[in-house]
Amino acid sequence: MTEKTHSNDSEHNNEALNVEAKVSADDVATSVVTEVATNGNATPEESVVSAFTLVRHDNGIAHLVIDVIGEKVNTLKPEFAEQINAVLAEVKADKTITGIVLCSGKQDSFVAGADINMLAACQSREEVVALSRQGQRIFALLEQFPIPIVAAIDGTCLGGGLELAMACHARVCSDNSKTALGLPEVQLGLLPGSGGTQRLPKLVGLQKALDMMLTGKQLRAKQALKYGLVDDVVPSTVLLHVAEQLAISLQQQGKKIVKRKQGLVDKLLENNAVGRNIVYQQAQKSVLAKTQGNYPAPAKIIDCIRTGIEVSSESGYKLEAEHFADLVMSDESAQLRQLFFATTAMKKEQGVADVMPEKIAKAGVLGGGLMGGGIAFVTATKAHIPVRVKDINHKGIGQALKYSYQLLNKKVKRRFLLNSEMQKQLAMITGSIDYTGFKALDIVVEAVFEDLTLKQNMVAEVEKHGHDKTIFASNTSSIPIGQIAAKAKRPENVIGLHYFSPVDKMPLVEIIPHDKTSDQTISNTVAFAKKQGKTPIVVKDKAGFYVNRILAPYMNEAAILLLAGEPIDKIDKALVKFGFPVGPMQLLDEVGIDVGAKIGPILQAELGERFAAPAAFDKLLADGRLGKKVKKGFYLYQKKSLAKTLLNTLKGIKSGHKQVDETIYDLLNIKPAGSLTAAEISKRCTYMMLNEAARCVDEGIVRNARDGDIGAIFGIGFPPFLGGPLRYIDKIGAKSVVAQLSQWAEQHGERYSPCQALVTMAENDQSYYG
Ligand SMILES: C[C@H](O)CC(=O)SCCNC(=O)CCNC(=O)[C@H](O)C(C)(C)COP(=O)(O)OP(=O)(O)OC[C@H]1O[C@@H](n2cnc3c(N)ncnc32)[C@H](O)[C@@H]1OP(=O)(O)O
Repeated sequence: MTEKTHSNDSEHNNEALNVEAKVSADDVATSVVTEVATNGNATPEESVVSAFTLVRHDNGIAHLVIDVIGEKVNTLKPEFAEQINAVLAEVKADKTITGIVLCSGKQDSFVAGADINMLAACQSREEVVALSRQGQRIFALLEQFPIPIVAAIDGTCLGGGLELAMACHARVCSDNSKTALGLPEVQLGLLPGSGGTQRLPKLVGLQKALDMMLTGKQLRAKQALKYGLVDDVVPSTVLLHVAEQLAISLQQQGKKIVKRKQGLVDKLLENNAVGRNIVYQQAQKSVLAKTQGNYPAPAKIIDCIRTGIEVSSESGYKLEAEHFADLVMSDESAQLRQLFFATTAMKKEQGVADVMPEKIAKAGVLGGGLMGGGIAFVTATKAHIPVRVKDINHKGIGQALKYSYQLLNKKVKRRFLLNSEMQKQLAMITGSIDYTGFKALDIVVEAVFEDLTLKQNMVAEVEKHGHDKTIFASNTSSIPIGQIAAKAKRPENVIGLHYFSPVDKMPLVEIIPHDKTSDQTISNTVAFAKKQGKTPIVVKDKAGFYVNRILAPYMNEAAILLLAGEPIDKIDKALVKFGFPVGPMQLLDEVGIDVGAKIGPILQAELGERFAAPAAFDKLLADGRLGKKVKKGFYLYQKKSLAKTLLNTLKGIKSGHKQVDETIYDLLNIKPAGSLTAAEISKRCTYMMLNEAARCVDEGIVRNARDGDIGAIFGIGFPPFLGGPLRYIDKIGAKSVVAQLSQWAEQHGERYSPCQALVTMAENDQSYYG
């Protein structure tokens, strides 16, 4: 070993000893730290520090500590195969070791899965098959190991990390709030490739395994226990001790573990081929409805599970490696992996480089409506910052409190949250109808009507009642922040903080400094939004900011197609098939046709005629057709009578299926008999969005293409598997986008003209990501 390796070893072993401190002082005193296993074939110069340390104890239970040096979380890498082999060989040779506890040397993290960088670096399908087979082999070795191995899980245990834990003979996890177990591979366009598709159904049953793998959902400790995924849940302080005791008892009882109890329905569905067939078919149907065939991973997950159960484990493992390889090499997964790295990088950014955010200790919200209530909720429950809601009357405050109560109470009912914890979180939200307490607030988010004078008055009030550095953040979606700050005494404290509805669900916020906003205000607001669990993008103070600006031409195009005779549901289906969560017509109904009508003219005045909404849409407003909130829009919202339900059944219309309000066609004077294909419809709408996104990058509305892609995916639901509008332009090629837009411009008019930035890119053969 080289000198360097020695010094690393001792550092490493100290960390291992720190982990031991969790057990008891006596154990630490008697534990013998072994030499770190190294790559057996390496020369002294090449030898690497093993991620695995074996720590022996007097009771015969050794701790196998995984700690990948220099990384924040443990991830699994190919070189670990030899390292684990070496440690296991050492254990086998040592007859004093009668059991193993597998644990992590990292705080709040067991193992975060296979190293995604390693997957991204794979050059060929064969390489990935070999990687997967190697992982399967190593985990099979653990499973067949002659002495019991118990995984002690404290913190995140995901993907390959959970596959590793499942290969152990038992699992105990801590009740730490950071403990989460799941197979999130599907969110990366992948499937569990180290035996997860084969082991999870055995542990939790077929239906729960399908649900976990197809959604990628993560289980908290108690849920994991209920599912049968872990054998015990205990406080972190006694985790290693309990895991040791379990290893001892397994060793004494000959590795027997209490099996998960099956309910009657599960027995009927899962214990016979006919029942299971129903489960597979249901899963396939629901996957197809959700993914529209755009994501290949879910169908392959079902295929692997089915093969493992219905054919043989051997075939299941083989197919898992092959499907895993196909997915790793797929474009969809490449885009989703990029998305993971982009959002991870964004977690570290602070709005302005080198300007450290200051602490926000208390926050305020003006307006207790839907947005205000949502903002108060995420401030109290995610950011854990006390929040004062001010409204003009008690009803408004009551509304905001009700918003939080309803969301938290749902969690209590599902037993995800203790009632006492709900009370604690609700106590963080207080209300008032005046500015009492505002002196102590570090940020006030305004969520009142879109009225410039009202907002300017609010700035003045907050300046009067707050302190010198209280930030005034406006949740406006359409009014320029510079105008809101125009009469401010301290314009440097004024900024835009644009949330999307529903606030508790939508991950994006736009942060909009105007030209006098201070860097400190930007950094503080970015940090505040991140604490609320949001992904912030900093955008320029220009009409529509980024998200609404790229959305508007897309929505207008859908409206133009409707007026040209394309049926409402055909347009929506085309865009859903393309990969959007809802179609543009349904989206207009959800957001409110009046809201869309308000933003349109502002965009048109500042940015030009291409934003002009079709004049015929005024008829919708005149008809009071404001969308879902008034139960009158493009679709029907009335409760159906029994007779109507029966009639629909006879017509083959499923319940819950949205029905177009056909009277709208007469109102707009249209015969719904369009001639375009679904692909043509989606192309027309999305290309308008691509063109505008390219303009936004060019004008610096977003700071870079990455923010433009993240904004579109998290703010609008642009199909994640396409990587965002700018990555999609790269995929199609700027040349091709320009050619198509130019052709439409000739056929249908100026609004389709490709922007200069795209034309230049096409001429120079450039792309956004190089
Ligand atoms: C064969 C297998 O079946 C295939 C797989 O296992 S695929 C991987 C499945 N696992 C996942 O999808 C989990 C991905 N990771 C996460 O969700 C989150 O990182 C986490 C919940 C583990 C931790 O979140 P958080 O504490 O906020 O830390 P976060 O900033 O995200 O990550 C810390 C660092 O670890 C890295 N990281 C986390 N998980 C990683 C992974 N699986 N691969 C590579 N790097 C990873 C991040 O990129 C980041 O690196 P950086 O500091 O150099 O930028």
